[in-house]
Amino acid sequence: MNLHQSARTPASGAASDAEGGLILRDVEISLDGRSLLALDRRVLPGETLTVMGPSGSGKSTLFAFVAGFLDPAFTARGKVLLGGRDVSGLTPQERRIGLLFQDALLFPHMSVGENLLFALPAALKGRRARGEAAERMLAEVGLAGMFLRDPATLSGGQAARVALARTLLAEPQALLLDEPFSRLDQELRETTRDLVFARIAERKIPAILVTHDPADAAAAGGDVVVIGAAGRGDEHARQPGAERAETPLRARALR
Ligand SMILES: Nc1ncnc2c1ncn2[C@@H]1O[C@H](COP(=O)(O)OP(=O)(O)OP(=O)(O)O)[C@@H](O)[C@H]1O
Repeated sequence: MNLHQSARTPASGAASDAEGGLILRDVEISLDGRSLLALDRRVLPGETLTVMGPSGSGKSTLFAFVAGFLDPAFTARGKVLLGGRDVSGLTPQERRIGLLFQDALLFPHMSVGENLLFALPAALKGRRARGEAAERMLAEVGLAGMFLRDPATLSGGQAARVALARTLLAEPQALLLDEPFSRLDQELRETTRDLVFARIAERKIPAILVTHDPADAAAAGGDVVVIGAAGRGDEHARQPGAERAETPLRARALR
């Protein structure tokens, strides 16, 4: 785990945009004329960037910006690039970014399998092919044979796995993980997060994790940025001219 106090520390790798991943380029989000957060990072395919910060520092706001549903109360500048493409002007649906939350948010009136079928891309045709894809994904998250289960009968860890399966079935271009393990007890937490990060690496999905738990950040294995901290990072980002001063470094990292 590499802990960077500055949210402006460039991401790893001197790759070109075309090499993909998730790029937050020169992002700055303000509220009531004050800078809330500034971030300039690349997350490579299969990597997870961890974002930490106190309550109110803007973690949910950052996710809303990346996913494309930022509240108009905020002003934002900067770009979101996915797989080499600028998606800043696209709707949340067009961006195809998956989200995982604390709560699994499964539809209670559907079976586990129906919850998964609902998420499958419409392009996959045929009842049988869709059913098989859902079954395969259930096996991949360690829940083989649970297609017909009522979500109400699942343990917290099982529900979290179904939520992961549902998110992966939609073939997301990136994943945003908002404290997805925080409701799980210690043992389940460890196995569930290992499973999540293994699938992310295997499928080469760039991901951002928001967590308060340093153990989650360590398990994610990627860089860590701290936003809204009283230390150098946020203060540095707010200084006039700080962005210009960082441009050559950033240019090296992102181009
Ligand atoms: N729709 C909104 N309109 C105005 N201000 C908002 C809105 N949503 C959030 N805020 C404010 O923006 C700031 C950042 O909020 P945000 O929810 O992103 O923080 P957070 O880091 O996710 O907090 P937590 O860890 O408590 O979830 C806070 O000061 C919050 O009060």
